[in-house]
Amino acid sequence: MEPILEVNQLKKQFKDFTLNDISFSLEKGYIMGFIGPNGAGKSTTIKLILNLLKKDGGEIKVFGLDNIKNEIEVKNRIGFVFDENHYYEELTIAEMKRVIAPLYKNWDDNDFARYTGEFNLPTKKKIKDLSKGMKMKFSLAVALSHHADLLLMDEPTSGLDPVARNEFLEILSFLIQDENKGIFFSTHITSDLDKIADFVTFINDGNIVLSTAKDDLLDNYGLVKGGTELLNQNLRSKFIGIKENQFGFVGLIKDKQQIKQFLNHHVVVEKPTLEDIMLFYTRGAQNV
Ligand SMILES: Nc1ncnc2c1ncn2[C@@H]1O[C@H](COP(=O)(O)OP(=O)(O)OP(=O)(O)O)[C@@H](O)[C@H]1O
Repeated sequence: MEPILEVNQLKKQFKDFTLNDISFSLEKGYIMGFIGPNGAGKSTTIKLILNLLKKDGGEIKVFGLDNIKNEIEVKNRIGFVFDENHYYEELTIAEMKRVIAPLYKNWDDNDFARYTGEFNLPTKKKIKDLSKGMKMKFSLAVALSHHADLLLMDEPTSGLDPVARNEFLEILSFLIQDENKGIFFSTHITSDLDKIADFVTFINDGNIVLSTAKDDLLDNYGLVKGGTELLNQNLRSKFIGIKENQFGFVGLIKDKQQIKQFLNHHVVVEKPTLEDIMLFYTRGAQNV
């Protein structure tokens, strides 16, 4: 399948932070969640894809096109949704639409009317009077009305209550039924990914820790529980992270079959959640 987004050896250096030659790719028809703790480099990566920041190295291709050499075409086909509001607060939805529409080659007024209807958006209300959930849906309606092939979203669910978040995620799952589109969104809420992501890319401190199919991740990794007397140096070295207390240990391992081979009857191996995986990786060898 053709990648809709390819990031290769991307580098950005700030005074106190380096985005360290990161690489990942997303194919058409899938949703990729971009997850990592605060300050990991998620927004920086998204800004680089949109050419809002100047990269220091590497390559970004969107729809097979270089994101800088083909910036206009690429941006016409990307719909972006940010957690902050980038609209004029004093305008109504309908007025703001009239400002935005001419900026896009493929703008479709009928689609905009359809999406604002489906999302129950009050088109006569000023942007400043919309709830956060409504603002997100408005951003999404704009992205969809110019027939974006790639939706790029920076923490779209962060300020939403559970009901609005669920509704937003359901809209995304519905949209991805169009197999020519791709969705890439950052979040630090792992339950968003549990619900809808096909792929997970995990960034920590400017480095990609993993980028893989969510189901492979959950099937292969294991949360191992056992007595601390088992924890010799050899066993410790196999874990991504270990948490110990007076009752025993819990450790995250990348390949659960490996541990089953030689400790099968002495430990319990459970399926980790994405949150477990993120926590163990973030805290590394320290107690989690
Ligand atoms: N323009 C800038 N100049 C200097 N440092 C910056 C700039 N933008 C971001 N940074 C730094 O880069 C690091 C990564 O920031 P970034 O916003 O990409 O993280 P994030 O993963 O999106 O975090 P969050 O989940 O908190 O939004 C942080 O240490 C931040 O302070």
